[in-house]
Amino acid sequence: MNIRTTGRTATGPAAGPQAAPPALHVRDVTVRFAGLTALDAVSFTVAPGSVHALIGPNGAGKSTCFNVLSGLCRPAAGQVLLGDTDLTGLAPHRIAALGVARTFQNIVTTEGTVADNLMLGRHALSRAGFAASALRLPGAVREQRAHLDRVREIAELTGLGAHVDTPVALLSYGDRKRVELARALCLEPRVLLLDEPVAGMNGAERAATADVVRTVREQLGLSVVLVEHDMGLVMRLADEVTVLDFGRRLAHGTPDEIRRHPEVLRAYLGTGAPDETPEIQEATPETPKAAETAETTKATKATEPTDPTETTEETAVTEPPGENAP
Ligand SMILES: Nc1ncnc2c1ncn2[C@@H]1O[C@H](COP(=O)(O)OP(=O)(O)OP(=O)(O)O)[C@@H](O)[C@H]1O
Repeated sequence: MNIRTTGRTATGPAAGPQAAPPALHVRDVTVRFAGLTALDAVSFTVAPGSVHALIGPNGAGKSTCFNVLSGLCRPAAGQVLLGDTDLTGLAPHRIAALGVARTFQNIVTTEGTVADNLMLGRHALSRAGFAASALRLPGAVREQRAHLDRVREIAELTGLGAHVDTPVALLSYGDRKRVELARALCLEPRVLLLDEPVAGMNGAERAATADVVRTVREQLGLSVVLVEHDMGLVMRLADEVTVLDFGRRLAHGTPDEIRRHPEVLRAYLGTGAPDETPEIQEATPETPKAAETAETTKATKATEPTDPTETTEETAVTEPPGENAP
């Protein structure tokens, strides 16, 4: 599927290729809630066009970090930079306008059709004012049509092409979660923050969403920051992984480095001294990756009671379905 990439603009749908996204720098970010330090001088850099996963046991600080990146939480110290642009402490709408869009863990979409929902994501890019739109002036009508065209492209890209005119309430759980992702893409972000994009999905929905993430990264050239408890999916999708534990950066590296990292294994498995660290077997096509299994086991242990055999991208269910899940 080849979709034209579109330059983001504050004034309407734009033509032309999108430049490579700037790097996203998180520098020494600290967040405190009363006596609790939820993030303690955390630093990492999301390389342009990469998928960067943020993982860690429950309470490690992942959501807090996302809230800082998207402007929902102001850090006590530290900086967030998109290229040279300082995003620290800006309001969420300003951060979105500068090219950082996010999805949320829980589905918030229930009203209207898929197209209606995706058009919500286009409003920030609209040039026509309310009066021009209400009076259906020619410029406003043209702009509306261009936005709808782009909405259809993004729906195709995210596997929702056949459902553009379908009420969201009639979609499957997986499709509804993908509407959230598509709506975030409608902002034409340069960095997409995905908060547990496959939580509550079945195996087929997880695999489909993983494909969508790969596709949008490749075709739109954006960077993706991913918080996800499904370690199989993280290890398959991510170029780099940052591990948080008790608000601190515990480790950083490629998926291969992380799945062998003794500190990470200790944090996830709760083993003690270094010599207790479990041996990690090389994965073969026939056997699940040992570290993935181990890590998913810990994610499962740290989240909800689930079947410990459900540990792969195709089968893992480490989070219960959200309220809107079927
Ligand atoms: N608004 C808040 N007020 C007080 N404490 C908070 C608040 N938000 C988060 N915390 C605390 O900060 C710490 C980090 O929480 P956070 O939600 O960021 O972790 P997480 O890694 O996202 O966990 P999970 O995987 O369960 O979503 C936790 O101890 C949590 O209880």
